Amino acid sequence: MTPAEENAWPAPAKLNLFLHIVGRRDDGYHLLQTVFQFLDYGDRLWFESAPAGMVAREGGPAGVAELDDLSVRAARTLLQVTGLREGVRLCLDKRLPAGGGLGGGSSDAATVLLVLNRLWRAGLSQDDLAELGLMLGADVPVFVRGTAAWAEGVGERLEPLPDLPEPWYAVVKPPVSIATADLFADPKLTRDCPPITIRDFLLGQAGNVFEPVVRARYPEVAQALERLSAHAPARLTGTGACAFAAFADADSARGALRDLPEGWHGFAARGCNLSPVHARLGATPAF
Ligand SMILES: C[C@@](CO)(OP(=O)(O)O)[C@H](O)COP(=O)(O)OP(=O)(O)OC[C@H]1O[C@@H](n2ccc(N)nc2=O)[C@H](O)[C@@H]1O
Ligand SMILES: Nc1ncnc2c1ncn2[C@@H]1O[C@H](COP(=O)(O)OP(=O)(O)O)[C@@H](O)[C@H]1O
Repeated sequence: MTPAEENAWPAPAKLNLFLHIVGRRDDGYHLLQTVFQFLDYGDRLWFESAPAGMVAREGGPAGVAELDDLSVRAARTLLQVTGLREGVRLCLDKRLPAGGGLGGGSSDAATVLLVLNRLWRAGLSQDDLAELGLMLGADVPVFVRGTAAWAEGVGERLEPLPDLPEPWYAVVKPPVSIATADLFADPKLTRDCPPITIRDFLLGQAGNVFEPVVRARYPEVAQALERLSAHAPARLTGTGACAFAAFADADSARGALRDLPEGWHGFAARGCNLSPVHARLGATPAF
């Protein structure tokens, strides 16, 4: 496949603007309160027709086998539930660091569900796609819905927040890999935050419960938070490893990324309440 710029489909990053744990399900999964906002930066996907039943992938995250790739699993799931005689060759330009708390894998899966539903005229509703997405990962439904949102449960109970401020963000990932499951299992994690309201969040009364645990375990992430804090209040997204801070304009966000140590990854991007993939779907009437 020779990917052309104009045919690229975005799979945007997300930030968790805050993240609390308010309880636990019977199966051990933690009940969260969080706010998701998208970034106008992320992975990119191209789709090409393939023989019926075939799902192939080019590119993709290093070390993730084709059959484990959430983009491939999303396409296979759609074929299974619809019974359609279709096939697809996916090309994935992986720009988001895997395991960074930016939801790249979940976003890839959501973009595949949304775009193939359109390309294959599968006719599934957004509710259907969000339900399928939840089976692939807790963060997939918000990417399927496409609006910044207040989330509860494990991230599947969503209330749109279409009017959040849309600042520029500086995002920094030090070269560490964080195992989400280990962090959720940490005995020092605060698991009993009193539930808050959207109003409390808007008044700034919320943080990320993983931050103290991650700071203690990963000194480089503590360093990333301190670097950004020299410019603006900094926070962790998801379970890390990325730290972010908000700025009034692109130049200020880029300024906070100067002179990052060797091996660190950083980018500046605009916060957006409408996912770029939905913006593109809305602007693309027919295939
Ligand atoms: C924390 C969040 C916040 O947006 O994002 P990331 O840091 O991954 O981006 C998500 O809730 C991540 O949800 P999800 O995508 O399901 O996480 P996974 O990596 O699959 O979870 C790995 C393991 O963490 C534990 N886990 C995960 C989510 C949850 N609500 N409770 C849990 O206890 C479970 O043991 C699970 O098996
Ligand atoms: N297309 C994909 N992109 C990234 N990670 C993927 C993908 N498919 C499967 N994964 C797996 O999902 C894990 C979580 O990745 P990702 O969603 O990018 O990060 P996070 O959950 O920290 O936001 C990775 O460690 C990787 O093993």
